Amino acid sequence: MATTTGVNSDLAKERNNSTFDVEELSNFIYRGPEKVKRRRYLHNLATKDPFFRKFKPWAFQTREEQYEICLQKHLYINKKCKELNLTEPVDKFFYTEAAAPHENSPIGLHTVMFIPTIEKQGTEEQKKRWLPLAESLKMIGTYAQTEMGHGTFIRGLETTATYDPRTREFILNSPTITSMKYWPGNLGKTTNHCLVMAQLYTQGKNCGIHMFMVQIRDLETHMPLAGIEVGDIGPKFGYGTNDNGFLRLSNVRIPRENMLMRYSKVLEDGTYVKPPNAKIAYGSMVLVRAAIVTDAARALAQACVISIRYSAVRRQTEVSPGGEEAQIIDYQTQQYRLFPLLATSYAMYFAGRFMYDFYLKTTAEIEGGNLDSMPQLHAISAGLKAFSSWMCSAGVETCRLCCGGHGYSHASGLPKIYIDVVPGCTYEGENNVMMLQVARFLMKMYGKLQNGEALPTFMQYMSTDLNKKSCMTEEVALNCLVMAYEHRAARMIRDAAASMEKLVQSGKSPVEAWNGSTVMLTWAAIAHCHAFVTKLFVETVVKSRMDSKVQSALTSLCKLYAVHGIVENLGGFIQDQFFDSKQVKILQKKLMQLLAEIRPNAVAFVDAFDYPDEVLQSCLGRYDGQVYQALYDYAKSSPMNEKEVLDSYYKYIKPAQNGKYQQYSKL
Ligand SMILES: CCCCC/C=C\C/C=C\C/C=C\C/C=C\C/C=C\CC/C=C/C(=O)SCCNC(=O)CCNC(=O)[C@H](O)C(C)(C)COP(=O)(O)OP(=O)(O)OC[C@H]1O[C@@H](n2cnc3c(N)ncnc32)[C@H](O)[C@@H]1OP(=O)(O)O
Ligand SMILES: Cc1cc2nc3c(=O)[nH]c(=O)nc-3n(C[C@H](O)[C@H](O)[C@H](O)COP(=O)(O)OP(=O)(O)OC[C@H]3O[C@@H](n4cnc5c(N)ncnc54)[C@H](O)[C@@H]3O)c2cc1C
Repeated sequence: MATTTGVNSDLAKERNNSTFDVEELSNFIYRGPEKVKRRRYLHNLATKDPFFRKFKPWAFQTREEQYEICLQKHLYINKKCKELNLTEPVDKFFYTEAAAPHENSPIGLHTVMFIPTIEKQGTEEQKKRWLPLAESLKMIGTYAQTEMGHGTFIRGLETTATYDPRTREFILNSPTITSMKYWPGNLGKTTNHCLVMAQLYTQGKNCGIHMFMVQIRDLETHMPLAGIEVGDIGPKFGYGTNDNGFLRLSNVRIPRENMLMRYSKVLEDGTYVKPPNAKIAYGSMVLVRAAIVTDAARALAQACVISIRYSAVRRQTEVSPGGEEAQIIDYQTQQYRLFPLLATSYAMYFAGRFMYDFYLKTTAEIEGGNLDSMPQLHAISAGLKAFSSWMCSAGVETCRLCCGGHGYSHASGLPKIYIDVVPGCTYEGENNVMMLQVARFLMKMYGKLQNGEALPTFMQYMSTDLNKKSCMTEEVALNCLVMAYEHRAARMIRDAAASMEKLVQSGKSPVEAWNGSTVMLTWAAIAHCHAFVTKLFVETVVKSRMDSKVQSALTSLCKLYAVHGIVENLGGFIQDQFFDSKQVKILQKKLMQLLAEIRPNAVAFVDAFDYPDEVLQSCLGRYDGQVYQALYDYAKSSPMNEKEVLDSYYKYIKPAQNGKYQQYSKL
């Protein structure tokens, strides 16, 4: 029976029954006790600060209030980060996730893309000129690339920047309605500057897309400058806190020095100097794609915390007539939906950790003048961004469904997480498009393999013998699981390449052959990402040093991730009889065993993510499990309940009850 104070007794029992020390697992997830301590310190600073608690809850705010309240919070966060000297991105990330959870910042693009783009693409002189102004918020900027007519195909952008050597200025124009910038975050009402991606014209030639610093609003009055039309694009699926905007430029002149010229240049006479690699200008997108992996993992982890704690507390249906109602977490179907997602959240966290390290290492090389790893960084970040945002968004929605009716209420906290994570499937490169970029890389690697050239380590699995059968036995060893994923990916890569080859042989051009094979190419890219993430998870649990009980529990979770992925995508694994039917049965049986094995640790696994209640903001995911009292309090706090009888009763219901409908004819 659940008590109404203290920790819910079912939840308390779950915590007593776990096989490992939760603190040890938190230490492993966040890379050591010192880092856990630091994260808690940062969370505490935010959650205990009365400033963040003075506002009404997000779900009860109007769109305008969402923007205004979130703006205040983020300006305060900015001030506090300076006061506290929080300079590391990871520190800012933890402080912010607790201060304004899943509330997309009205100055977010300024921090995440505007400043990093100046830092990475600006000359020393430009950095000296703009960074102090940007740091002090005198300049507030965004990354204005997408247009109404083009988001994916950025070479097709229509905004023009034409160099005038007489005045040494660029003239910016939005020549058509489709060329207006549309979607950039914070553009509508907040920013006074933009980094505008535009087609560069000089000496009568188009030199492709480049970045230009454009002031759009007066620094004193904040009014749009001459030649600028700018505004908010209106309500969206979510992101109400963010003024995604539109922008039209009409003959806007900016000095030559406002083109970002670290790599490409326009000299005073209009001579164009090429960058060492044209795609170096895409670097800010790569940064955010890399960050999205951790962001998506965090969303799914929080959704799992909410849904799994609630499933331990919620009881529904007597299992035998007259008996006790079961905890819903004991239903195998509930476990089958939730535990693989729990495993996925861990897999994605480790992928995010890897991505962060790899991004830092590779960009340091690029900045040192070695561009060799740029294609790998692009392929891995594009693939992991797409794979993680797809898996995590779908996973958050399943977590919501697993909470039944209460999952549909904002009281669950789940809709807020979902609308924050799901645009990650679209922004920074629509996921299908990103997977096709991965496929392009895979086809290049396949070509190298055919030519007997060396492959990067993470692609060496492609040379696997595709006639080999699975080594899977009753033991379901981790190495056999990894081999299965790599086998499937290698075969799908070969099949996609064969499809293109066949089309070429039938007389199609290479472009037609590509377009005729994009579904197979996408399958191959997804299979490659799935193999990459699985192998990373396995290596993390096998090779890392950690407490032995944690290792044993984490190994079960890792196995569940791998086995579930195979059972759910069986077609791809048995198409070439890699597994025989006996092995399929072994895997299905193992899946059920793993669900039972993970069951006693499910709550401990989510507790280890160590998200305070103030971050989860969920009546269902509370640490103490007192969900019913919380739901009741939430309902009572609804503004709809401020009056016992609403004015609308007297205005509309009462007259209707008396058969009076005159007020409608006045309309
Ligand atoms: C890692 C840090 C983690 C830290 C964690 C801690 C703190 C984080 C702090 C904060 C962040 C927190 C969370 C983040 C979460 C949310 C983010 C918030 C807001 C997001 C706001 C959204 C902004 C946007 O959406 S901006 C607009 C984005 N737009 C796009 O992405 C457009 C997509 N389209 C493209 O990228 C390109 O058009 C294309 C599809 C790649 C094609 O390009 P194109 O030039 O036409 O290509 P081609 O001529 O066909 O050539 C292809 C050729 O080029 C190579 N290529 C392409 N891109 C790259 C690249 N980037 N690098 C290297 N090479 C590239 C490609 O491989 C191919 O090569 P080949 O010819 O040799 O085969
Ligand atoms: C919340 C949010 C915030 C954003 N913030 C910013 C921002 O700050 N700055 C900014 O510049 N932009 C921003 N964007 C825009 C975003 O980057 C683009 O919407 C995104 O890149 C997708 O481009 P698109 O809208 O043109 O989609 P489209 O390319 O029109 O996609 C529509 C469909 O066509 C398919 N498709 C398109 N091209 C291909 C292809 N070559 N092969 C196969 N299929 C294809 C896609 O898969 C998709 O299914 C934001 C968007 C959102 C939703």
